[in-house]
Amino acid sequence: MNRIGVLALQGDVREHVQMLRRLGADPVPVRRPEELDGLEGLVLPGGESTVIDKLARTYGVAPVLKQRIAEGLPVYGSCAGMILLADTIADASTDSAGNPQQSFGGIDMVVRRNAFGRQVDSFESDIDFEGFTDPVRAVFIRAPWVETAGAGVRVLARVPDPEGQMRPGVDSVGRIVAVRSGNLLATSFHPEVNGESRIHELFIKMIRGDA
Ligand SMILES: NC(=O)CC[C@H](N)C(=O)O
Repeated sequence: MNRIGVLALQGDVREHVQMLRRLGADPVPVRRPEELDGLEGLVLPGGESTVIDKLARTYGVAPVLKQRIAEGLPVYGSCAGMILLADTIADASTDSAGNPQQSFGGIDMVVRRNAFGRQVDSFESDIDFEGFTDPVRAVFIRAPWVETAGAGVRVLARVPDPEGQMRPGVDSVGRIVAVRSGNLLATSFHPEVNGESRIHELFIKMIRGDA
């Protein structure tokens, strides 16, 4: 059984725990830096990236996690988790003291928070996902998108641009909503909320070195 942490500072921790358990892994909630010891992988849940960032720094998890990511720990982030894995956050929010939110980083990409705008705040869509035969039913909740991805980042899924404003040659096939970079996997959407198990399965395969 793979021992996989779920960062349990804020967000939809329970849904990820249930999904991992259903797939035969051994999920453990992580709140403190020492709880990162002995993990084979870690999930960063959906939620509010500003809050998770703040709590991770307050609890001292952030620096240790950054180090583990650099050492190659497999990490999967959904939605807020994707934001936390981005090297750069576009439109990063600032706290009352004017300090911008931070990410753990690891994936060479720029992620824009709440990118789909007010009209399409939350939506579901059937999307093609690299390597899967059938489309994924993807649930987006105030979701980010990947604005730019570095050369080493594999794009796994896109959705049509909601505004239809596509830059020729750049977004002609839509906005990036799933990526993989080495041992790091990120989706703008939440497979944990609608029983879409293939993303977590892929993550477990990555941990086992089978994908
Ligand atoms: N569903 C989510 O995880 C939303 C992410 C949230 N908009 C953020 O910026 O963190």
